[in-house]
Amino acid sequence: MPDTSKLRLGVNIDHVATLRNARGGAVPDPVRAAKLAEQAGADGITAHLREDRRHIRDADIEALMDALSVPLNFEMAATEEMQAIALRHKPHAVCLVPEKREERTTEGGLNVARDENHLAHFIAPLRDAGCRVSIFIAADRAQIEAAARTGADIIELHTGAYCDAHAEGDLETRDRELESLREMAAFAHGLGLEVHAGHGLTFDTVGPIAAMPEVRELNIGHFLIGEAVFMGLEGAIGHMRELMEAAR
Ligand SMILES: CC(=O)[C@@H](O)[C@H](O)COP(=O)(O)O
Ligand SMILES: NCC(=O)COP(=O)(O)O
Repeated sequence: MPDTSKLRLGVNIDHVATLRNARGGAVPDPVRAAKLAEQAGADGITAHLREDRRHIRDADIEALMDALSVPLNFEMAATEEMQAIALRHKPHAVCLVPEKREERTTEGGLNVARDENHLAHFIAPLRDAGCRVSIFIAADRAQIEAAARTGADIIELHTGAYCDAHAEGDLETRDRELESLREMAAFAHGLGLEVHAGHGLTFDTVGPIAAMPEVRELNIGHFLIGEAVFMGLEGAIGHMRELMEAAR
């Protein structure tokens, strides 16, 4: 049986940086947001250093590594440039995500089945450096089997399609997506992978994902940063935690 005792919340602070970059200055500061999130009960901080640096920048990663008391989950593309940055900072966790320069946000999961050999070689030095390695992945059996073979410790299931269907009121698709997330969480757990989930989660969509016993961590960003405008970051994180715990 999976250990359901604790569901961790990783707060993604990327979109504090989006807001900062809109004016090109230093505020709002994503590191300040990360420290506040820590105080509000975040178990970890997630930051995605995109290749185009559209939100988080190299200096933010450096500052987060210095400032944080909770683990940093460093999201990055599987490129040599990013690997060198990760090996320099040695964050607690590295999450490998697909990236397209022209996309608005991360579309789908990494194609692990296609790039299995490359990823296995890519992951090995990160694990040797002491990082836990995670792969951001669609709820797809073949992709999860390939992820297990690469030596990754964790998969993070992409919840975007489920959340989009909910937002569009397409309940049939939403329920189908939820069912495959449920099945694939159990399947991945059975292969010995730790299971995380995230992308697009909101107060309305978090419950059924938090209720999955195999899921150990949720990473939530865009909605929490947006909601902070109305209820403060501490309020938004506090309420998200309440919903997660209630669903558990
Ligand atoms: C991988 C992931 O889901 C998050 O990093 C999310 O993508 C936030 O960043 P973007 O909005 O730039 O995609
Ligand atoms: N990996 C998912 C993540 O970090 C947060 O995604 P979102 O809540 O900003 O969509």
